[in-house]
Amino acid sequence: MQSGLSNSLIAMENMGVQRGGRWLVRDVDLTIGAGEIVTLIGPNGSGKSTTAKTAIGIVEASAGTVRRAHDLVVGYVPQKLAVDRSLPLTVARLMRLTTRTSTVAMRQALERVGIPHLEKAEIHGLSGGEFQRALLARAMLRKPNLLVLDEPVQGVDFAGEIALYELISELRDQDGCAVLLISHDLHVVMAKTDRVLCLNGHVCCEGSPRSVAASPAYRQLFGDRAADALAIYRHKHDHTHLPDGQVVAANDAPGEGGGCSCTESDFDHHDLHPVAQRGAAEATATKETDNV
Ligand SMILES: Nc1ncnc2c1ncn2[C@@H]1O[C@H](COP(=O)(O)OP(=O)(O)OP(=O)(O)O)[C@@H](O)[C@H]1O
Repeated sequence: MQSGLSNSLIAMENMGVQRGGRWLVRDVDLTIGAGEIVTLIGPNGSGKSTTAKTAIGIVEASAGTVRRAHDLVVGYVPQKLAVDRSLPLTVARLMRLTTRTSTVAMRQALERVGIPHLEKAEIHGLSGGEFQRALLARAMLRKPNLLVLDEPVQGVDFAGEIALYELISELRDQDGCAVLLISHDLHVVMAKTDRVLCLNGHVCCEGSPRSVAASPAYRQLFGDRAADALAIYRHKHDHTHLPDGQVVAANDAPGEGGGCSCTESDFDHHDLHPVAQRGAAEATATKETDNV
């Protein structure tokens, strides 16, 4: 580990990225400790991806320092994959596009993310949630000690989003890897997020999800009207899905046609927690190519 890193995997100080005479992000301090879950939030174009890519060395900092642990192994799921989903490509092939891996390891990874049955499926037929799971499995093949997930719930519905966050938490708990998560849409924050950094070209505020959501800087950035509640997800499972599709209540025999029953009480609502605005102007400038 490099000096000054202490127990951190990444330590950035006063980090800035300038392109074409414009600062994309500036004065960012960010450390990621082993096993920690850190979430970057902010509106579109606020510099979240740039910050994450600079942290792992895909983008070079123009200012400040970026230190990485010598034993850092990154599993990266970029926001945009340089893979055309309309091309004929199976999940198994996707898993091995850039990583050499045995069939056994590949199958284990698919099993871990809950899609072992999709090994031979074409990626263009996958649902948004299944595709994200395949990408997660692929990232885990590297046995990372830092998982970097740029918008991992894109194209996923609300229930799928919760399931994915649970899966990410499980993977972290099992493997002890740190997670750097990027989100522009903060209607559900992973309950296990240790720290949130709110970016808007610089770090507006930082802390626990609760303290960030309550901070004036966050409120100013996302606006009072953005939302009236941010839900920190705390799911209580009251049922189980069996492989044959049946749903059973916890401690109960198989029942008829039950469904997920997330209710308002599953969420911890806070009246000072605005939500990132959907539909903010999309960033249009060209982005650095993601190495996957
Ligand atoms: N290589 C580049 N050259 C010039 N500008 C860039 C480059 N990469 C990103 N930008 C610009 O930098 C700003 C921050 O982009 P970035 O992708 O980091 O934001 P983001 O917060 O991740 O956005 P989004 O939520 O839309 O993904 C945007 O205005 C973007 O257009």
